[in-house]
Amino acid sequence: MTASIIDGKGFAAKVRGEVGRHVKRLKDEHGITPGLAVVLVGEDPASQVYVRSKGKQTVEAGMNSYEHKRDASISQEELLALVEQLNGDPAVHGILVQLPLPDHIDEDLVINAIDPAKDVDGFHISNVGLLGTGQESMVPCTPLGCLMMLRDFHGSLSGMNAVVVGRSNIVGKPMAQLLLGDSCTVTIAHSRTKDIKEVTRRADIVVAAVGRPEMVTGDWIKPGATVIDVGINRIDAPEKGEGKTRLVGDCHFDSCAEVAGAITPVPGGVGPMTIACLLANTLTACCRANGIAAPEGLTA
Ligand SMILES: NC(=O)C1=CN([C@@H]2O[C@H](COP(=O)(O)OP(=O)(O)OC[C@H]3O[C@@H](n4cnc5c(N)ncnc54)[C@H](OP(=O)(O)O)[C@@H]3O)[C@@H](O)[C@H]2O)C=CC1
Ligand SMILES: Nc1nc(=O)c2c([nH]1)NC[C@@H]1CN(c3ccc(C(=O)N[C@@H](CCC(=O)O)C(=O)O)cc3)C=[N+]21
Repeated sequence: MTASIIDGKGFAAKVRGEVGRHVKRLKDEHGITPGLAVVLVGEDPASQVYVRSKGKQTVEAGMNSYEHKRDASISQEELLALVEQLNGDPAVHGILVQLPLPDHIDEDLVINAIDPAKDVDGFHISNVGLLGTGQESMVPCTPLGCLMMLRDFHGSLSGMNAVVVGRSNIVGKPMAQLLLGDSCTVTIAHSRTKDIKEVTRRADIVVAAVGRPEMVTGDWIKPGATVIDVGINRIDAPEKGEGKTRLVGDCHFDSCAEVAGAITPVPGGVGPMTIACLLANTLTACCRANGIAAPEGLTA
């Protein structure tokens, strides 16, 4: 079998187009422009690339983008003060603090200082609790993007066996909640899982969010299953020349694609959907803040 390729890049462009149309309507009918503030602490080059592409796509969708770059030596108090300032700024509807933060800063403290209504990452404990109890919340962008692609490909996910590999707060756990919400039978696997291959081989849907380049190989996959590869790993690519690198996922693409029914590529899969969902969440937050019905289909 050769898998269908799920085109996250193309899907993300459609989502961004839809967000853009709603943003225009907000401006024309209500005189409101959604605003997204991104806080980047330190000089991590990969993070800077994400922040740049987020900023560019935010503006292309017709929203305001506010970038706050701070030195890695910023104190926790200064960072909390910046979050407070953004919480109080009526032009800012969404706040994203890029993770990870430097070691001297308590990440949980900073995330939980964000106004939950502006928490477009969906990482605040209030949003985590709301999602876990099936109430309206801000839904984390990466798992939301994965869910949108799965729903688009399968229609209903009801009754499917889903295995999420990885249990982080930002990807694995919220992904499992969303799949449960769509009535999948969900298993979460992690570094202590025994016979992990036997576990994933029972899955109709495998979501890999591990951070280990090409760990999941074709022999982990049931024939015909759908594979969602969240991993973003930069590895050396001497075949492209000295010092060159390339991006790979947590799944070994070629061997998985031989067995799977469908698979997301890296790049061009989950990554672009994450940014599209960030814009969708900013639009949703802006609508809710202004008592306007948020567009359907752009959230879980
Ligand atoms: N496309 C996108 O938009 C995004 C991509 N990412 C990418 O997704 C990947 C995961 O990110 P994130 O969730 O933040 O990572 P974390 O490092 O926070 O979590 C990784 C998880 O994988 C598990 N794990 C590690 N090694 C193994 C193993 N050998 N077997 C089974 N499970 C293992 C860990 O288990 P344990 O808990 O037991 O340690 C942990 O639960 C990364 O490649 C990251 O770059 C992340 C965010 C967004
Ligand atoms: N508070 C917070 N929220 C996040 O959502 C968050 C974060 N911190 N820290 C870092 C991770 C990582 N992440 C990515 C988003 C998009 C791509 C993406 O668009 N990738 C492109 C390729 C980009 C390239 O070529 O470098 C793709 O996969 O096609 C990747 C990774 C969001 N994260």
